[in-house]
Amino acid sequence: MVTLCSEFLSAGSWRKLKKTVIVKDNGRKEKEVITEQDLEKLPYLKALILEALRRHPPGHFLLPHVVSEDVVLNGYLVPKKGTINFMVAEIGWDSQVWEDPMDFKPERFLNDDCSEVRVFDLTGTKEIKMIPFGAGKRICPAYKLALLHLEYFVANLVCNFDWKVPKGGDVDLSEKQEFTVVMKNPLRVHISRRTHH
Ligand code: HEM
Repeated sequence: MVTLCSEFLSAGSWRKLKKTVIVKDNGRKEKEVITEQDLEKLPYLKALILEALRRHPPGHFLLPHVVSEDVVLNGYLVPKKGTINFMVAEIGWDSQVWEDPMDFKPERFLNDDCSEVRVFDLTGTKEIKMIPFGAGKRICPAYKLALLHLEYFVANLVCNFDWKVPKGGDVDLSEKQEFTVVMKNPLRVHISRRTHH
């Protein structure tokens, strides 16, 4: 399964995608770009972004919310005007909801032959399994824009560059809290331009 899925990200499939070519006035090919239509053909990419938002949400908390009236939740009284912080990361790591929650497995968002992303309610309208963008009326208003940009960003970085971990190096996904959550040990890799023919 993993091999099959990783095929979707292999250099070959990226090359096939690079169809849109920007041609300069003098007729010379300037650069090739990945279009929004191309992203539709990359279910593994979408699954990878969702898994990254589940396992490493940029915000471990939503903006603080305030209770408008007294409410009893699981036997606990939350008084009117009480501040509530939603633990975004913990929600996405719940072992009652996710199998092997601490493992990074984009396949969990794909159907069995990895050809499509399973229908997933990221907005928490029907059920809440992860809330990287919040839920309800204060949900991040830019969540669709953010998802699209994450896909573009990763697609272009992988499509245009070859990424290699240097000998003796390692990719450490430990986190640290800054304005958002960032890598504790920044990524150290050799990148080189992919050659497309
Ligand atoms: C990966 C990228 C992003 C993530 C994970 C994210 C996540 C969030 C979260 C968790 C909230 C709080 C929701 C709540 O308290 O219920 C929020 C609110 C908000 N976000 Fe985002 N966001 C992202 C990108 C963006 C971008 C690109 C913009 C603007 C272009 C944006 C604009 C806003 C605004 C204006 C709010 C406040 C909404 C309100 O309070 O009604 N976000 N975002």
